[in-house]
Amino acid sequence: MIYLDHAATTPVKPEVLEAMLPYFTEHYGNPSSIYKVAQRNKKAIDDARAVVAGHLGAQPNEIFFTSGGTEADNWAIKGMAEALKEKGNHIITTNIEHHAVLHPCQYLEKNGFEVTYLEVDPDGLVSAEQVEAAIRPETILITIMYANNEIGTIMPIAEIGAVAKKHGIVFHTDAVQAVGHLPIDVHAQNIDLLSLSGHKFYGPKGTGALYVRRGLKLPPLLHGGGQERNRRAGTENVPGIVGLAKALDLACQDMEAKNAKIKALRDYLIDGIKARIPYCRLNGHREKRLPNNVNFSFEFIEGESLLLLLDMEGIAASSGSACTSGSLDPSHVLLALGLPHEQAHGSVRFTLGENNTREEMDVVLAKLPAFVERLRSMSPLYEEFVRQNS
Ligand SMILES: Cc1ncc(COP(=O)(O)O)c(C=O)c1O
Ligand code: FES
Repeated sequence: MIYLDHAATTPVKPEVLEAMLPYFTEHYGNPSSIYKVAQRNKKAIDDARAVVAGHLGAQPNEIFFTSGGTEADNWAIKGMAEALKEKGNHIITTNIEHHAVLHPCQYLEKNGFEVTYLEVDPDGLVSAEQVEAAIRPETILITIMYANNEIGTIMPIAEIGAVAKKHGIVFHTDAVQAVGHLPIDVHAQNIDLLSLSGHKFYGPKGTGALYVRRGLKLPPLLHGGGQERNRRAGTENVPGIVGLAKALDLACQDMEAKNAKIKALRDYLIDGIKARIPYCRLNGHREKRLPNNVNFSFEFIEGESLLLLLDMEGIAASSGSACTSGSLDPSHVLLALGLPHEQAHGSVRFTLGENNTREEMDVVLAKLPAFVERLRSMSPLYEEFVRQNS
């Protein structure tokens, strides 16, 4: 199999699994218990907290472990709305956020809040000026993703953070696609809250964390026991937390060199597709882009059909459109770029990982043009287009 869907999830690295295993078996004690064997697990969690904090430029007591990116996003957004509802009811976000941000915002709209969904430009960017222009006296929260999961566009986070700081507004970023892949410094970038997810950087699924700047009063999302200093109830997922920290540590080692390698493969694939396949469009910003993201719209075809053909050859990729996600609309992200419905439907995303090779890119480049050609030959739209242009 050629796995090109690392934005969906990544395999757990062997070293990560190895670090986790003892916490399923020998070290099974509940970290809240007072005997020694359990206290060892409390220490493992605190060590993991320090590791995660270190890689974000945060303090350990600013890190709270969660069940993943979705919980971290929900907690940050609903929690700040609850905490600041006396102060105001307006939230600023973008129209290309992950549903883990959009749906909490829509939920809040049903409960008396107002949300501005900033429109991105054709590359998927919002500017700090756009954010500033949307600020109202009653704005309490800005939540803007660090990097987009479908098209890979990286937002100007430090500039947006500076605007938020200037106006004294809390700034949350969904950094699920960025942590472990891009260098992050929450202080330099004026980030107040940041969501991350373990399974996007070779850690276990169902693990994540929320960074909460010290002094910020964020009420709990989950009520119950006193874990995570009374902020996130529930017996800690000790193996998961240990695995997340180990994975982040590994991901941040030689990040620049690994990114240079992945970027070279990415650009090889992008240039190769452009050279071989007519009527295609690269979605997302050409430079301000995650090192591993390739997203193309191929006119006159359905992304899903292409995915099926690729799958038959053992190539795993994904599309932003909807058949895969069970709804009928194409990707809200691609539509937000201004793509017509047909082009949004004809999109395929390849997201590379540390173990992909140039040979694998060559396999994709060898198969893809014929697949696109085959699907186009069955398309009445393409037939019509060719007739009109010949
Ligand atoms: C940008 C973004 N936010 C949030 C999430 C949700 O993270 P998790 O799968 O850990 O709940 C994802 C993962 O699909 C994502 O890509
Ligand atoms: S037919 Fe596939 S998303 Fe519409």
